[in-house]
This record gives sequence, C-alpha cells and structure tokens, in this order.
Amino acid sequence: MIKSPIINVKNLTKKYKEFTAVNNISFQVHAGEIFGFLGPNGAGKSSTINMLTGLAHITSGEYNVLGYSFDNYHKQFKKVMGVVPDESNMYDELTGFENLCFSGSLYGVDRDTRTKRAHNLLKKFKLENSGDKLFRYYSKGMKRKLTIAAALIHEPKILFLDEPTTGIDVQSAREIRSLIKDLNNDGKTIFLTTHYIEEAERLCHRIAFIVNGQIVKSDHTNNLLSGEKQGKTLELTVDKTVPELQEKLITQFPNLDFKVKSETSIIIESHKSGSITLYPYIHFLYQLGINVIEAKEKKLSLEEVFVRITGIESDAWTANKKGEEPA
Ligand SMILES: Nc1ncnc2c1ncn2[C@@H]1O[C@H](COP(=O)(O)OP(=O)(O)OP(=O)(O)O)[C@@H](O)[C@H]1O
Repeated sequence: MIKSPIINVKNLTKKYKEFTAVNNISFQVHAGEIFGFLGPNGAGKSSTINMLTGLAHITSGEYNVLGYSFDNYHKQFKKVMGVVPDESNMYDELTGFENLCFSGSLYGVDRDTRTKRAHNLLKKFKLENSGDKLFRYYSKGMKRKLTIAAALIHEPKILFLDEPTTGIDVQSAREIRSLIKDLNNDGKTIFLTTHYIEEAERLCHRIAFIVNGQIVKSDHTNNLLSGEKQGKTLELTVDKTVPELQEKLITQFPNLDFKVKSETSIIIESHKSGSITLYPYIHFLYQLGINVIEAKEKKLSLEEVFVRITGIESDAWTANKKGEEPA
C-alpha cells in the first residue's frame, strides 16, 4: 500500500459557541487505506467529517485533502471527494437514476458520461431494477446505497462516509460493508466514521479512537489487536484450583494481574510489552499441586482494547444509538 498522506489534519478544532466539539486533533490518512474514526455518541465524528468536507466551518487549525482545502481551492477540493452524510441528501421526487445523473451534473460530468456511469453504479450497487423508482419509495438500505453511489458519480479519489451502516437492516449493512471493501480494493481511499467497534475492526486498516472531541489513540488495526503496546494476556488451563489461589498468585508475583476464571482456567495479564516467561508460574502452581495442561495467548478484541484505553464500556455508548446492533 502507498503511504503518502492524502488527508492532512493539524490541530483542528470545532467550537459551537463556548462548547468545544472537536479539540485540537491531528492525523493523516494515507492513499489507498480505509481510515476509521471510531467513537461514542457525540464524540465529534460528524463535526470532524463536516469540517473536512467543507460542510462546516473550522474554528481553528489546518487541514487539506490532496493539497486542497475548502477555502483555497474550492472547486478542486469538491471534485476530489465524494461525501456521504449520515442523512441522505437525495431528492425524493426524482428516481434513483435521475438522482445519480443530477449529482453528476452538479460536478460538471457531461451528459453521456453521467448516463453511462449512473447505469454502471446502479448495477454495482444491485439497484438496477429500481433505477426508475422514485427515491421516496426506496427502503432505508436502498436509500443509503444510492446515496453512496451518487457520491461516486464524479469518480472522486477519496470517499467520506458518515456512519454508513447506522439505522439500516442487517442485510443492507452487510452489502454496504462489502461494497466499501470492493471500492477500496479498486483503489479508493476511504474515511469513515462509525460507533460500531466490530465494523471498524472488520473494515479499517487504521483506526482513531475519538472521545469527547479528542483522539485518544490512533494506530493500525492489527497493532491495536495484537495488544503489543497494551501488554499480554495468557490463559492457563489447569487440572484444578485451590482455595485463595488468586490471592496467592498476586502475593507471589506482584507485577502481574491474575484472575482465577474457573476451576480449570487462570488468566495472567501483563501490562508491559514483551513475552511472559511461564516457568515460574508453572513451577509455583505445581508446588500447590496444580498441573498446567495448556497455556495460550489470549488476543484482545478491539472492544477490549477500546475499553482499556478509554475506560468506557462499549455497551454504554452503543446502547443509546437507536438500539440497533451491528450486522
Ligand atoms: N450545530 C451544533 N450546535 C451545537 N452543538 C453541536 C452542534 N452539532 C453538534 N454539536 C455537539 O457537538 C458534539 C459532537 O457532535 P457530533 O455530531 O460531531 O458527534 P458524533 O460523534 O458524530 O456523534 P453522533 O454519532 O451522535 O452523530 C455533541 O455534543 C453535539 O451535541
């Protein structure tokens, strides 16, 4: 993957009167990647995407997309990006096909080209049988797909998606995730916001966790999941336990955390990077008459990583998002 930054953001801040919604954030998005902004309700995701796409004024800081910003190269800026807001911006009284063509005309795409592209996009998004239907009669999932298709009619280099699967049915959400992957495989750079941890884990090459308007962590998804920088967790399978085993382990090895999960399972957590040497624990347990049958590294889920870093339990912030579950 090419590593050149195509979105550069430096010390970006958004205030609504006295309230700071986005607080001095800096990050870069590289060509060819899917970059995810993951955070709870009200974290500042939409405010950020709106600033980057010229839909909201910035309070302070700098940014550019492929060298353009809204203020200095308005026309080029608009042409390099496709924007899919969380609320659809299509017209109810136009058909799907007409909406696509109308979007193309707004970007100066000539009639023949936009007609051809509109047909291709309807096909790609499996909407070819609904192209003649009025947008108002589309289902929510179809509406979301058409809104994404419309953002692609001028063949932008980068696609901005604000919560692309929120509020739609499971099947459509799956289709949209698959389309996002296909678009990225075809070379499109994608910036998306989501409050679904699993969605970020499945789709994004890199993720920035945003909480209260600040980026609290940003890294490659693989690094976040490998837990390299968060420490290591091992699960020991044992033939039995003894009373007060957890306390005994903590007293003997105060630098690590231990949890006796069940009669046959002990969790060892180290908050430092590097490997855990097993022999002292196996030996200590053996002296207590406990045999270790198996030891394996427990990989953290992205949810566990997020909770560790932010201290926010994930269900506390997905629960109040319209009650829907990630597909
Ligand atoms: N126009 C506005 N005026 C005042 N406050 C606003 C405005 N828009 C957003 N906010 C506030 O700014 C904060 C960030 O909102 P934003 O919509 O950017 O968050 P978000 O992460 O996208 O959340 P959600 O997932 O709920 O859309 C919230 O506290 C919100 O209430």
